[in-house]
Amino acid sequence: MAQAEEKREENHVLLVAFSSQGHINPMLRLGKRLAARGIHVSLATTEIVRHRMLKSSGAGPADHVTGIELLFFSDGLSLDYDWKTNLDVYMDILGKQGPSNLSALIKEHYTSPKKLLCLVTNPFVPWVSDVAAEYNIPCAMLWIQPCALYAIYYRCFNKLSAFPTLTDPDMIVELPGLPSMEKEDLPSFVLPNNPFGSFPKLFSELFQVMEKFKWVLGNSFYELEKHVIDSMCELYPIRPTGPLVPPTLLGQDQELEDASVDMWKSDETCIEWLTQQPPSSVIYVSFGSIVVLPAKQMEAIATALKNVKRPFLWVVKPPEFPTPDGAGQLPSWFLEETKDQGQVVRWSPQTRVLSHPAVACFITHCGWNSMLETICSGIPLIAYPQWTDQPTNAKLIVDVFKIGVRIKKEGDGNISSEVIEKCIEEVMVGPVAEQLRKNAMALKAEAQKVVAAGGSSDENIRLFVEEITGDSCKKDGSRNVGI
Ligand SMILES: O=c1ccn([C@@H]2O[C@H](COP(=O)(O)OP(=O)(O)O)[C@@H](O)[C@H]2O)c(=O)[nH]1
Ligand SMILES: O=C(O[C@@H]1O[C@H](CO)[C@@H](O)[C@H](O)[C@H]1O)c1ccc(O)c(O)c1
Repeated sequence: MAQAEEKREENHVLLVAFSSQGHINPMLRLGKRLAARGIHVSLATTEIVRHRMLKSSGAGPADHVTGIELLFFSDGLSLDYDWKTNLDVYMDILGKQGPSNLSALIKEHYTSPKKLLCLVTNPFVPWVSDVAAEYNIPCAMLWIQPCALYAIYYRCFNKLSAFPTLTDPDMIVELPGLPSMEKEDLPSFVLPNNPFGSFPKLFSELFQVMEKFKWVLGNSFYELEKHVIDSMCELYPIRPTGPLVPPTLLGQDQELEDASVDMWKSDETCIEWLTQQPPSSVIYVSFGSIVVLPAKQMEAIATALKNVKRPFLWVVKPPEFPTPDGAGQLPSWFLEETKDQGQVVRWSPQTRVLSHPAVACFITHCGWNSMLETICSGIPLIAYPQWTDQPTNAKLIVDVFKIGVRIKKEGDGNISSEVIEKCIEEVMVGPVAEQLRKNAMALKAEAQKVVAAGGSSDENIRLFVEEITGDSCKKDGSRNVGI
């Protein structure tokens, strides 16, 4: 047997991730923390990731990320398939083709699949637990959104609490461990008017068979979400092991190497530009890798940035599937009229940007990775959530973590530049800004503590490793540090 194969047999965990950067990177970082405790780790995802990584780096085949082996399987569709327009079809085909393709990959790469300690999956590919069962391997899930979302979906899809319906769309939702939530605060997938049917179906199936997952790990930390984490103890516990962000943001760069993939090439010139700006002066704006804002909303943000006359760095990622209505594009006047005020890039080295001393605040769509990176950088946020977990993440920012403000939409669903300008001023100057910054710095310090030796997340990883390697006498998945 070749040496690489021998290694795969011994103390090996296979992570399986959905193809989005925001899903793969927390998995890889969990992988690094497992590897630091002597586990051999590989990550399997779909072919589109290999393709995007190659495009972004222009380099040869991507088969390893700092010691973690990458393996790829087909989602059953061609690489140029427009998944964004056909999201439901995409999720359906992935759910049908993924299991047999992943199973074949496991057979091909592991001479004795049964010897794998565990498969770790994430919520968009829940069928991985069936592949694990086929080989009689235990399965864990890494929940990659806040624990609050885990609790909301669990209660919603097991019908344990009342949620809005077509006849009562405006009801207030009351759940243990969380503040009262209006429909604007709920994840879009639990609302009766949600247009993406595949996600409620996927989550409904997933949350009714949670026993397929022997462990649920979370990309969060106990001290950040203790009430809602405690509230799940009696139902199906979640063990927070995060924040799974680059070690540089946690003061751990000396002891831990980062593992992450870049699907888009970042424009490093913005770091040079940031260095020329005064401390805590720059407004950073980004809506992540998927959201494409309608032209009207791009116009409102552009107008607000120009009017506040403060330096800005705006990530405007060209839409993967452009539309003729100007969605996701800058208004034609913007670059010329703001050329001495700010920078626009197609993709930024975001974690370096957020931790740069020149950055004062972040206007964000509230993707959970962006939020954790901001928490670990200790700066306040301006929330402009769009879909999925983002509305709830915005609620957490404002009412639970108290590190930001939210841009409120008008009655017609649009935003006005005046409201954005007000939010910017609120987080930049005055007593509210001061309090938000203090709270943000306190959470940053807390985040560093939980991942350090003996911190709550570090301990949860230690317990998990003990349990998958059989070094523990108690294997019921219920132990959770902080509870
Ligand atoms: O210009 C950018 C914008 C985003 N990101 C990274 O992309 C991820 C976005 O994940 P998130 O969950 O915030 O949102 P998504 O893109 O999945 O909606 C985060 O890790 C960001 O640091 C980046 O590197 N450069
Ligand atoms: O990546 C997708 O969604 C993003 O995932 C983050 C972690 O779960 C989340 O916090 C963020 O708000 C989301 O935008 C994603 C969603 C749907 C889909 O079809 C994808 O291909 C990716």
